Amino acid sequence: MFHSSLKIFPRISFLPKVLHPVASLVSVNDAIWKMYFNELLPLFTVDGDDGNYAEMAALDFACLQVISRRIHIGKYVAEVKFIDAPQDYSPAIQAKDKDTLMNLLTFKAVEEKVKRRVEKKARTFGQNVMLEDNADKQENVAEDSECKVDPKVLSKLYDQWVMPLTKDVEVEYLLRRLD
Ligand SMILES: O=C(O)C(=O)C[C@]1(C(=O)O)C=C[C@@H](O)C=C1
Repeated sequence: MFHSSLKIFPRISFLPKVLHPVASLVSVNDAIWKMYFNELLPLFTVDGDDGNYAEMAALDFACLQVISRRIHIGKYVAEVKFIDAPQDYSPAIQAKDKDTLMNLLTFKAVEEKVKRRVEKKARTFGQNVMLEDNADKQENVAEDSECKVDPKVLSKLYDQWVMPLTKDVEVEYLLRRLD
């Protein structure tokens, strides 16, 4: 229900335009859709029919939305990188050189940290909470088999799809950045 008198969150009437207008043309949603249904779901589902179609459709929709939002944040990341070093990016943009752009915007050490953080978060927040503590077990660290989703699957999701697609978004945005 909408409460017009409730003004906890004031409306933002002015949002600064950070991105170049071509940003609205950049989308990898088709690739995200294919990745989600063809590659990701088979990693943590089993064949069968539990009949929960409405709930599943709603959850798939929510997952697709957050994955898409995370990946398209790449437009902002690319803009920051361009503003920081236009002298590095401009020649490659003018030459439409995708490989050089990809090399310029790739930071392998950051990617390794992202993967490790995702795995740790999944292990921490995705564990099934049990009352009885196992005395031998290190405190607050769940075994992978005790987690709702295997933390390694989530790190793989970032390694193989989320970060590569984020970088595709960055490249596609940068290619049009000087239009
Ligand atoms: O942090 C950055 O510089 C990004 O471009 C984001 C990101 C990611 O998707 O997490 C993508 C590419 C980089 O190689 C590292 C990380």
